[in-house]
Amino acid sequence: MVLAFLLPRLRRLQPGRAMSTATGSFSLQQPLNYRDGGRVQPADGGQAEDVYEPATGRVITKLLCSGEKEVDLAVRSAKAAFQTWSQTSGMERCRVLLEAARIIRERRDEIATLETINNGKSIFEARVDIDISWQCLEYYAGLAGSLAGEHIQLPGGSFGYTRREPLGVCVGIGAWNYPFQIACWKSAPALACGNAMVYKPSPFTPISVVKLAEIFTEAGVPKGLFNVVQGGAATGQFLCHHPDVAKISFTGSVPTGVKIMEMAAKGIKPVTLELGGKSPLIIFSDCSLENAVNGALMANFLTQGEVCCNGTRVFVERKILDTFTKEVVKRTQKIKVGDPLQEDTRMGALINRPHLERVQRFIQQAKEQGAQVLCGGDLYVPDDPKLKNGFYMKPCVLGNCRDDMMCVQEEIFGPVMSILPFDTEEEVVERANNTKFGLAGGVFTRDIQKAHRVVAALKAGMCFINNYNISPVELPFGGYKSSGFGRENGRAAIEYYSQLKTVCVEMGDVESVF
Ligand SMILES: NC(=O)c1ccc[n+]([C@@H]2O[C@H](COP(=O)([O-])OP(=O)(O)OC[C@H]3O[C@@H](n4cnc5c(N)ncnc54)[C@H](O)[C@@H]3O)[C@@H](O)[C@H]2O)c1
Ligand SMILES: C[N+](C)(C)CCCC=O
Repeated sequence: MVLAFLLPRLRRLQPGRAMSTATGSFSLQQPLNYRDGGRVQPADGGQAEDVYEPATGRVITKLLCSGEKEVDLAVRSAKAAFQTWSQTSGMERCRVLLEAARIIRERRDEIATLETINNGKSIFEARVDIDISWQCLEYYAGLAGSLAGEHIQLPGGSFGYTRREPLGVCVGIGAWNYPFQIACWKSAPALACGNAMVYKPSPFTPISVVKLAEIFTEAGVPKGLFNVVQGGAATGQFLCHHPDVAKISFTGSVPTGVKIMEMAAKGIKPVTLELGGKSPLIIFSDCSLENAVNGALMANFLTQGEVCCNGTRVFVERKILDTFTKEVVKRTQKIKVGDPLQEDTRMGALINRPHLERVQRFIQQAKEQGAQVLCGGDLYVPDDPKLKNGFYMKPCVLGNCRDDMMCVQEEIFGPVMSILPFDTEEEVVERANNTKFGLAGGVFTRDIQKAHRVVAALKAGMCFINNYNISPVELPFGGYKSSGFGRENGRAAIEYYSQLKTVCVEMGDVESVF
């Protein structure tokens, strides 16, 4: 069962506080910036952007973009909070993060509902995202108390030791596909290591991260330690250029990642870049067909296909191409698309109209280049009149694909799977690696030696054997090549939110060379 990995986690859930907001009824007037422990209107900037409910196409609130002054106030506030937080013990940080995790768990349904309303993903998936979020906080709470350096003996009783120290004010900049989860993946390790954070979500999904800020405050995080500024590229640039910012952790597209790195270079600031992908999923003929089909659906259709690590290039050994394709198409056609707040919906609405149109253009171009639409790909208009302006499409499977097609080369970031036949292991590994990206990859086979051999040869940071797109927070996540560098989750993330100080201690006399 593909979702079985979640069950132990779901069983640990406390009963949630349900939020009764129905699709088409939510609106928000509260300020969306968060500074010094409370919601605030930005001190400057103030350019207003519409924020949508993708399920209905309604505007649910206005976003006021923060200017340079507001960004400066947020960084100053974080800098002040850093002075006290960085001096607390790991155990104290552990307790606060555990309390924040507990509150998130308690409000799981409320936060998931907000996420669904603002992002368009199904409530079923949004709840999973929130579970992964509180698990992330629990995980780094557990590590906070055990962050330690090394003791190194030197000749004559002298010795050295290392201290793992926080960096200072870290900036988090997030994408719109996992708004709450991305904020947790960044803030949990940052705060566990003793840093402060100023976070800027995508202007498309500004709402849920402010809940996270409120929860941190309620859990006992010092005022100012986690601030939220809202806005787009301009606000992000003010953050990246701010002289008191010590680190930038970015999740988003490759072109923006390049700009972030350029800005960080000017200030010699370390960066984590979690960027896009076009990952291969390799299905060998000796696989469990049922698992492979489930895996291919998991690899392509979560969050309407708007997932960075999706395995969108599905390489299928020719011997099972027809059987696999038939089954994948049958299952894809059964995916229930519609109102994301309905319990049985499994695919909601894409993030906005321009993005939906972009995905549609990829499908049109694929057809022009010779691909065959085996199912879906067309716009979907639900019967419910309140959903008629929503951004829906039917999940699409493309056959007759070639490696040189745009749909196979570029990140579509929508529910579009491309199926490509292959004949040999050597051939498929070479084709799988023939991409500028390197975020993820997967293999389905019952031959465990082949599985390890193939993932060892894949040039990708996150590889799956006989599953896809599961997210245990204990495992590091991040890319190779143009998909970025640095890691989120797992112990590895500690490296990216701390710096190492070495102390050399002389126990004898100084032997001067002069
Ligand atoms: N690797 C990962 O973990 C991961 C996770 C989620 C999404 N993604 C990638 O994100 C992309 C989709 O997200 P998106 O459309 O929000 O990406 P994007 O690059 O357009 O925007 C990401 C964030 O950067 C901000 N931004 C834009 N221009 C900026 C600038 N010049 N300076 C500073 N900040 C700026 C945006 O406002 C937003 O908050 C996809 O490519 C997807 O693969 C990667
Ligand atoms: C939780 N997932 C499905 C692994 C997605 C991680 C974030 C990428 O967009």
